[in-house]
Amino acid sequence: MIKLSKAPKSGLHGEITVPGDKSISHRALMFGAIATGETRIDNFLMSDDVMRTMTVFRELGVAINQVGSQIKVIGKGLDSFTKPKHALNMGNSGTSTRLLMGLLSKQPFDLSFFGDESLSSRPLRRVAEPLSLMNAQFDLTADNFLPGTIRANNRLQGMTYEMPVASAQVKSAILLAGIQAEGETIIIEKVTSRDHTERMLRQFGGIITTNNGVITIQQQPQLRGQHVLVPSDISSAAFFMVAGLITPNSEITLKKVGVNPTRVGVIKLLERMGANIKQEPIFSDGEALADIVIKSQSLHGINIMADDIPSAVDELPILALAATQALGDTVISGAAELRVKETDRIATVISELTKLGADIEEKQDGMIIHGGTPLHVMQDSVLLDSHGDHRIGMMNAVAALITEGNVILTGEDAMSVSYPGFLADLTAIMREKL
Ligand SMILES: O=C(O)C1=C[C@@H](OP(=O)(O)O)[C@@H](O)[C@H](O)C1
Ligand SMILES: C=C(OP(=O)(O)O)C(=O)O
Repeated sequence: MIKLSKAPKSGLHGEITVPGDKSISHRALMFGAIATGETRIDNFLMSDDVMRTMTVFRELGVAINQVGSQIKVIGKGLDSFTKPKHALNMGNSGTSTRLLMGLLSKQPFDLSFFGDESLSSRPLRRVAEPLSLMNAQFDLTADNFLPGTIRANNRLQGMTYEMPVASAQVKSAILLAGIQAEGETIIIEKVTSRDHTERMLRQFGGIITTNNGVITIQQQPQLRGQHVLVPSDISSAAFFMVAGLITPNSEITLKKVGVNPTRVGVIKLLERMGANIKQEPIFSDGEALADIVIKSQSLHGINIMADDIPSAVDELPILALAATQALGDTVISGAAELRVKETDRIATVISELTKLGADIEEKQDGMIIHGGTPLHVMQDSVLLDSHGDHRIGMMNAVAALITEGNVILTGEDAMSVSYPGFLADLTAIMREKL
């Protein structure tokens, strides 16, 4: 439990370099492990979720070392993994689970895997079904949940698959199986989800074409180890963007943030709400990077629709908090995916923010946030619970900055899933300006 006080009247000030991108750190380990030779990864995210992926590869016999601030992976190719001694523990990480179900679907041994309570209630049919069409075999619970086994298999077959749900995890699982499959694998996406897998496959020497939502790959030549610079995670930076916007008298600079076009939904939505967000591009020969400067500003409500969701899916809790401070209503629709994240994020956002007097109506596929509500504590103090969900924990902490009264956070350890050190960074920008 931790007590957080309201931000000082002089606002939030400072420069923050948030940790490395979670999606890219997972993928850098995966490509490093299946390539041959050395992969060096800079600005790697050392968070609980990414450590799950790292531990899986160590259990599979891949050498992964930390040298200074750099991670070195010595890959020997997809055919050189050794049978792990233990069942694979995926912890809380949906990305590890779903991507590895594709990547490890053609190994000569069974692989058992399990997760924590939250992960064991998140749907896997969305990956098990398409991968089974490619001849992958899984034993999962009757409802397609963890725990389960990826069955030994020596043949995958390419296929054409139209994505029924916008999900980079599903797309990536199919791509990571497709690079090992006979024939062509074609994926058709209606709305583009984050494309880090496609970009990294290309960087490691793979061949992939993308054209108007149609992605085509074949069995790949041997991939080669690379140097990967992981950008700072825009999903983590989003908490400071909103903190800076809604806390009066603030100015925050966020350094070297990843601004891949499939991830910048949070910036676009905040701009639609009236925010003026300065982006200063930084040269990079990998993923796009920019410094982002945020000053406090007034916002207005907007309609957020299904097409807006994939590029901002993890940022919707913190955007909901921004919407409580905007003038007018914000309507979020087509966001039913929020119900199958680490928690049901429609339910947990509403349960926590309404404790502070926010006025939010629940919809099956989103919420209606009636804005312009000053947040306050109704009795002596209020307990905000992360429900074990890192993004809800960080949203709670940012809400405390603009709340009159005593706010106590519980379940704050969940933040280390994506952002160890979040509270220290937040506290650093709260120091009174001299
Ligand atoms: O591919 C990825 O790295 C991710 C994809 C998204 O999930 P979905 O694919 O379920 O939308 C996102 O919510 C998750 O945090 C990371
Ligand atoms: C949904 C998330 O991650 P994952 O699916 O990897 O658990 C997230 O980081 O918000």
